[in-house]
Amino acid sequence: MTARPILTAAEMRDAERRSGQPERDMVERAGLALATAIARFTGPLRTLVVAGPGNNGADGMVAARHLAAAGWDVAVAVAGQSRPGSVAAELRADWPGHLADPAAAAPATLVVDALFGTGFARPLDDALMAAVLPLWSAARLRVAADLPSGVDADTGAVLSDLPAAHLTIAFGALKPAHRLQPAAGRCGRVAVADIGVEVGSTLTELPRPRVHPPTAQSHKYSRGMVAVVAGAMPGAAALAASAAARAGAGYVLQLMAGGALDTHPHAIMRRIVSADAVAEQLDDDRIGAVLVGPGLGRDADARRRLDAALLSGKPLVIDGDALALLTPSRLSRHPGSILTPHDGEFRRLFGDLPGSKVDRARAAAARTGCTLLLKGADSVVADPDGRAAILPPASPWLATAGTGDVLAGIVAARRAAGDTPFDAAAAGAWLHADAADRVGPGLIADDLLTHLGPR
Ligand SMILES: NC(=O)C1=CN([C@@H]2O[C@H](COP(=O)(O)OP(=O)(O)OC[C@H]3O[C@@H](n4cnc5c(N)ncnc54)[C@H](OP(=O)(O)O)[C@@H]3O)[C@@H](O)[C@H]2O)[C@H](O)CC1
Ligand SMILES: [K+]
Repeated sequence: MTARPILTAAEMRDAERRSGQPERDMVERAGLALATAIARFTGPLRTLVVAGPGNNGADGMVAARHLAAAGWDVAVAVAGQSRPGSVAAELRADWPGHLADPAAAAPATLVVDALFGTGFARPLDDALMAAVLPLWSAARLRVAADLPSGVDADTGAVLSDLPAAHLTIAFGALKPAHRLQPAAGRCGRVAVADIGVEVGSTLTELPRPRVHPPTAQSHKYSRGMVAVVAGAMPGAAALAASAAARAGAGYVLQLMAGGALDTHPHAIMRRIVSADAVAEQLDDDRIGAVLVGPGLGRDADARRRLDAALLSGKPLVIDGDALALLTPSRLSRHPGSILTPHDGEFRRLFGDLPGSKVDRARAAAARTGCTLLLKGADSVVADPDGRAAILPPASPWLATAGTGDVLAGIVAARRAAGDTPFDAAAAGAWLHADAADRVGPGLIADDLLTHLGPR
């Protein structure tokens, strides 16, 4: 499946400029797409369009015109002065009815938020906030033109806290805020409307990965062998090992520091080995990926196990405790590895980097030469070559112990099967979220294991 591009505000403006279309034509298309989507989503409702001074407001004015022409009861409120001669100013002048001040506008069942889009630059001032907040709160349905007002298009930060939209119609392409939290949580359902602008980007949405079922020629090693280097906490490593097996690895070897060997599932090969013996166990050409971190611990013994994994020369997936024991300069000696930190682990390793979550993941990938899977409700995958992808909103029920271990196991299975680091991390994140959707509310990490098969 092709991945949908995600464009920053500047990239979108560039794409619009390069399209060579008159601004008015694009605004007309956007407004028509907005009105069409609203009509499909809601049916006729008493509607208030709140239009800002720029092109986002212009889109709203066009949508108001179409809805009114279709017989809807539409009122329009306008905020700010449109630049004389601009498309927005023309459309305001052409509106046959009254243009209310938002502070004086009557609440309606449906509010169309066409205040600000990609040009939103700073928090709403107190007077505008006081005027629109009651309108947003009173509406039963809120539809946002391009972006919900108050969110930063590029970082996904919420600068002005208005009630979330139920539906957002993104014009031309997704923007980072449609996928990055907390803004993504303010968008409701997101649909992308074509406005005749060709778009492309090194940043995309994470697409559904291809899952290759085994063929008649497959055998356990050809499907990929994963070695999990475990330590003090065998439970976490067992979850990761089970996930690797369920995600398609033909052979999973769990190297343990202690604990019970005879536990489920029996399909996983478990060996208790001293730290000194790990290197020898990993000296096996059949091993396609080594996962180190889940349940490793952080003591001297853990460090020696980690050293053996790093020196194995095998494709690496580095998670959990292993990330706590490493530094960026040490990681940069193992380029091509996949790192799977959550925000806290990331910050400990790389500090408070500026920019969006995508910018931070890209910077860490460039610094280390590794692929980053920066986890969270809006997981980001970034490659040292600059490519990046954001996972569509995942189940909030994933915020529970052990789910990270499962994710690391899936990624390791995909890497052992021959995926590139970027593809393995992307596929892992997607399949993990998909499994969570299938489990539903109340999931625990173990539940994911039985929902990892392709559908
Ligand atoms: N660019 C195109 O050709 C098309 C864009 N589309 C739509 O347009 C918006 C982007 O339009 P743009 O005019 O660039 O920006 P906005 O309408 O989002 O907002 C800019 C105006 O809003 C003022 N502003 C920004 N933040 C605030 C604030 N907190 N309080 C008050 N006013 C604010 C800003 O004023 P400045 O003083 O900062 O200049 C501008 O006046 C895009 O999202 C699409 O919806 C069309 O869809 C297609 C063509
Ligand atoms: K908007």
